[in-house]
Amino acid sequence: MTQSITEVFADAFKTTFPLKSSPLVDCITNPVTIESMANALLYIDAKPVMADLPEEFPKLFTQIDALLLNLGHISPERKDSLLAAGRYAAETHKPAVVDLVGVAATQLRYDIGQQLLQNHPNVVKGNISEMRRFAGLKSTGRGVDGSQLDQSATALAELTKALQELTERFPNTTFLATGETDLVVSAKGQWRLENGVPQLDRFTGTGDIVGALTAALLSIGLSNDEAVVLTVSYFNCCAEVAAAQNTAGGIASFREKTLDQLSLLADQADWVQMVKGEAL
Ligand SMILES: Nc1ncnc2c1ncn2[C@@H]1O[C@H](COP(=O)(O)OP(=O)(O)OP(=O)(O)O)[C@@H](O)[C@H]1O
Ligand SMILES: Cc1ncsc1CCO
Ligand SMILES: [Mg+2]
Repeated sequence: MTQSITEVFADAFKTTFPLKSSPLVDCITNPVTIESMANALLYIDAKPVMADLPEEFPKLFTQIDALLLNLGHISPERKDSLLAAGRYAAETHKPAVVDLVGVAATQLRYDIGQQLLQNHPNVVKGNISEMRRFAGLKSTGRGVDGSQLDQSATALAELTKALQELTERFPNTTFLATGETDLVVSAKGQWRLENGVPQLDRFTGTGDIVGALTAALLSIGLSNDEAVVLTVSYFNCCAEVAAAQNTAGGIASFREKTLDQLSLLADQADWVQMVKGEAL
């Protein structure tokens, strides 16, 4: 008998949302979705700061509660900034999330991702295609998007095994691969999450937001696995409510309704009933 995700993480599901404190998250991220990310943090009652100049880190890191490193738009300056912040987070014991945006597309991003992994961040995430590439498997991802071909049952089983092998070398890191099914793999176990709607693949920044919200949850006492499972489940349930409401609207309306739910769904205690997922 497999255990449902809400049974495995029962305490976290009961107590996390709405947040009781306002964790401050520094996001070093891409200019495409930076505004959506900052607002998404505010909608769940966290606080964003988008600061990426290494000279600021000594003072900044005394204030922040967590760090998000997103590889979405690399420039020479941002590359230095991501690498410096990753090291700084390890030195100052700040929880950190690495989002491997575009890792399936170029060797340069793959190399930066691997360098950031050496700091043993709490969470390394990407879409299914990015995570396949990162785990050394064949990937059909293009640009920053995941590919349907990488979502088959066989491909997911192969990815689970490859990520499990990575946790042997990186036992303090939880790996998240997002898509129609989301895979969570850590040294403690493997889980599959099944919420969400296909429209989530049709506006940009959904994965970026999941990364930032995960960083916020890491800093309020949740374990790596709890933070990942709670964030993906909550975000995807918000999208399910938005899709049900958006009978006549287009994707822009769906986007707005999804973001709106970030500040609303937490007050409905029964959102947890919507959660689908299980231990593997
Ligand atoms: N077809 C789908 N069905 C259900 N949920 C989905 C689907 N596609 C994506 N999601 C959900 O949307 C969120 C983002 O996942 P996705 O894999 O699209 O990230 P991404 O490619 O990194 O996004 P972006 O690059 O736009 O930030 C996750 O919570 C995931 O579960
Ligand atoms: C479209 C796009 N290009 C670089 S980052 C980004 C946003 C999704 O991560
Ligand atoms: Mg992404």
